[in-house]
Amino acid sequence: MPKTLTITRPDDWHIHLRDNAMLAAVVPATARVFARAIVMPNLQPPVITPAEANDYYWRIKAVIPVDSSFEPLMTLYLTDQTTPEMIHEAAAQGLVKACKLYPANATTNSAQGVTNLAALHEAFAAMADAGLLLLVHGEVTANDIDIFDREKAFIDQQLVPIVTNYPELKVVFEHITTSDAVEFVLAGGPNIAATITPQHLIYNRNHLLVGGIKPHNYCLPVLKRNTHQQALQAAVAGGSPKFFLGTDSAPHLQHTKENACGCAGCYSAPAALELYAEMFDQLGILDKLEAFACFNGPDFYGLPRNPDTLTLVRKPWQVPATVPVAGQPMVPFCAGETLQWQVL
Ligand SMILES: NC(=O)N[C@@H](CC(=O)O)C(=O)O
Ligand SMILES: [Zn+2]
Ligand SMILES: [Zn+2]
Repeated sequence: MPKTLTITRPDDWHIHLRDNAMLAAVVPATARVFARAIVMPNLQPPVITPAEANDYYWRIKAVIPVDSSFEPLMTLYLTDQTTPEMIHEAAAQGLVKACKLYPANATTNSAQGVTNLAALHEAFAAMADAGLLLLVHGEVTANDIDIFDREKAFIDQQLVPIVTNYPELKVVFEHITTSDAVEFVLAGGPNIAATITPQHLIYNRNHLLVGGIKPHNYCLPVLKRNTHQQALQAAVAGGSPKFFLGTDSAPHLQHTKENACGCAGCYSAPAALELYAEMFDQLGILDKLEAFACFNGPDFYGLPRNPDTLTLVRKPWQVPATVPVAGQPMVPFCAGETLQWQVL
C-alpha cells in the first residue's frame, strides 16, 4: 500500500464561501489545499451583477492567508432579469467564469432564482458567445414532484431543452446524485460535464435517516438510495473526463442545522480532498484521483492545469468536532471521524 500520493494541486469547482465572519472563517480551509475554486453566488442578497461579483471577489481576496496563492473564480446568479449586456460585461471583466442557474426556491438562498427558462434565451446565447459556462442546480421545485425524483425531472424538463437549444453552451450539472444524471452526462456531447461531491460518493440516504436523523448529512440535492451512490462511484471509477471535483462545501452554523427546520449543506472544506482520497482508496482507484481532482475541471473550463503539486500521506487523523465562526460553533462534515489520508 502506498504511503504517500503526490498529485498536481487540485481545484474545487463548486464551493460556498458566504460572506463576513463566515467568509473569513472558511476561506483558509479551502486555500490550504485548492489553488482555485468556483465560488457560488447564493449570498443574501445574491451576486447578480458583474459589479457585485467584482466586489465579492475583493472581499474574498482580503481574507486569503498571506502565504496562499488561492484564486477565487467568480460566478453570477442568474435571475429572470439577467441580460446579455450583464453577461458580456462579466466576461470582459474577466473574474467571472460561469453563471449559476438556481430554479427559484430549489435550495439555500435561491428565492430570486429563475422561474422561466424562456426569459433567459438571450442570456444563454450571450454566455455561449462569450465563453461563460452554465452551472445548474439540477432540481425542479414543483410541489407535486417527490424530493427524491427532482433531479431526474430536472433532466427531462429543463436540461434536455437547454442542451438541445444551446449546443455551443458548456454546461456543468452540479453535485449530481443519481444514475440518471450519470447516464445523461455520459450520453451528452463534450460540452456537458458534472461535479460530484464527497458526501454523495461516500453516503446514501440511509446515512441520513437510519438510526436517527443526521442533520449534518443533510444537503441538497438530498442523498439518494445506494444504487445511485454506486452509480456515482462507478462514474468516477470509469475515469471519464466529464466528471470532476466540486465539494459543494456549504457552511451553516451548528444551531441552524440542528434545528426543527435545519439548513441544507455539508461543510466539507476542512477534510474535502482527504474524503475523496479515502473514497478513491476504498474503491481501489487512487490512480484516478489526480484526473478527477486536478485535470478534468480545468480542461473542461478551458483553464490551465495548476503548475505545482500537493502530497497526501497515509496517516490517520480526526476531523474536528466543531470549528469556530466568530465564537459560534459549526460542525464540519464527518466531524469526529478518523480519516486515513491527510494533506502534508
Ligand atoms: N448544497 C446544499 O445543500 N446547500 C447549498 C446550496 C446548494 O448548493 O444547492 C448552500 O448554499 O447551503
Ligand atoms: Zn446546489
Ligand atoms: Zn452548492
